[in-house]
Amino acid sequence: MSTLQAEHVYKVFARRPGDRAAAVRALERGADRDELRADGTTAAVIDASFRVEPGEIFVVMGLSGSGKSTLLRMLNGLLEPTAGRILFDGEDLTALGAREMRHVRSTRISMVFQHFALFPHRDVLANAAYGLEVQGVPRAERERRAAEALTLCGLGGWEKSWPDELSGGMQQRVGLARALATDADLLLMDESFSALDPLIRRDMQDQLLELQRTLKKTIVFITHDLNEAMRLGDSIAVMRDGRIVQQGTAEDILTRPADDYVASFVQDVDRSRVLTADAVMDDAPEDVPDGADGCTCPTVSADTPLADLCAVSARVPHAVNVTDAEGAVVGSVPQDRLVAFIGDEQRPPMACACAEVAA
Ligand SMILES: Nc1ncnc2c1ncn2[C@@H]1O[C@H](COP(=O)(O)OP(=O)(O)OP(=O)(O)O)[C@@H](O)[C@H]1O
Repeated sequence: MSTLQAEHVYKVFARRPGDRAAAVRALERGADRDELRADGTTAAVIDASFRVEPGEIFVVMGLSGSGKSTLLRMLNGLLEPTAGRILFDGEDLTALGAREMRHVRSTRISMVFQHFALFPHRDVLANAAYGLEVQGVPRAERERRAAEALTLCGLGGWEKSWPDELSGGMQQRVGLARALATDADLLLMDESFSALDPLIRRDMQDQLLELQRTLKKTIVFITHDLNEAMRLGDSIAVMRDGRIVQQGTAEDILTRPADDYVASFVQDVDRSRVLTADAVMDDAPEDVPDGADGCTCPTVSADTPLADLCAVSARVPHAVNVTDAEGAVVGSVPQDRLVAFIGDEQRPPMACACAEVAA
C-alpha cells in the first residue's frame, strides 16, 4: 500500500542546463509553453502537483503532446525532473542515485505499456514471470507467482501458449499479469488499453476495476480517452500544454469544469453513464415513502449510474430511495431533479404562463 506524491514538478527540454533553470523561473512567473518555444525550449510538464493514495486509480488525461508520457517517465525515474520532487511512500525518488532508482523500479514499480511488449519466443508463463526474473527470483517461485497472476487475469490454462496464439486483449492480460506478478505497489499504465478494440477495451477496464477491488494497488493510468478516464479514475488530472488544468473526480469534472477547455472536452460525455445516484440525491427527506411505511418500490445504491436510475424512476410513483448495503435509506432522487441533471442542470427553471392558467 503506497502513496505517490508529485510536488511542483517541471520538465523542460533545452540544449543548455542554464536555459532549463531560466525556463522554470519564467514558467513560475506565469510564462506559457509558446513563449519558451521561440527560444527552442520545450516545457513538457509545468508545475504538476498531486497525491495518489493507496488503492486509488489516478488518471492523467490529455491530448497528444500535453505532457502525459513525460510526467509518467518522471514517476518511474526514467527522466529526472528539472524542478520539483516526487515522493514514493515519503521517500524522495528525485534524490536517489541511478542504482537505487533501478532497484526501486524493478521491485516496487510495474509498468504496463500500450503495445504489450511481450517476448515472442517466450511462452505466456515466461512472459508473465519476466519482471521476477529481472529481480533474480528463483525459477520455481517466479513460475508459481506468474501462474497465480495469470489466473487472476483470467488466463489460467494458457501458460504454455505463445504470444502470437493470443488475441490482443489476451496479450494485454499477459502484460497486466507480468505487472501484478512482481507484487509492486505502484502500477504505471501508459495508454495500456488504447490499442484494443472498443469491446475488448471495455472488458479490460472492467477487469482492472475488478482486480483493483481486491489488490488495492496505487495506479497511475495515462490515457487520451475521456470516457476511459471517467470509467477508471478515482481522481482525474486533465493536462493541457504541460499543465494540469483540472484535477478531481469524474463528477467534479463533468459538473464543474474548471474552464472552457475542459467544458468543451466533456460536452460529449454520456453523463447518464458516468454520473451516479450519489451525484443527484437529496439527503433522505421525510415525505418519501420507505419500507417503514410498507413501500415495496425498488431502490438503488449510491453508485447506480443515472441511466439505470432513470429506468427505476420511470416505474416508481415517487422519488427513488437510495439505500446503503444494509438497506437503510441514505437519500432520495426526485424524478424532476434526475431529468434536469441528465439534461443540463445549469439552466434556470422556465417561467411559463401555463402554471398561472392551471392555478
Ligand atoms: N526528449 C524530448 N526532447 C524534446 N522535447 C520533448 C522530448 N520528449 C517530449 N518532448 C516534448 O514535450 C511535449 C510533451 O510530450 P509528451 O510525449 O509528454 O506528451 P503526451 O501527452 O504523452 O503525448 P502523446 O500522447 O502523443 O505521447 C511535446 O511537445 C513533446 O514534443
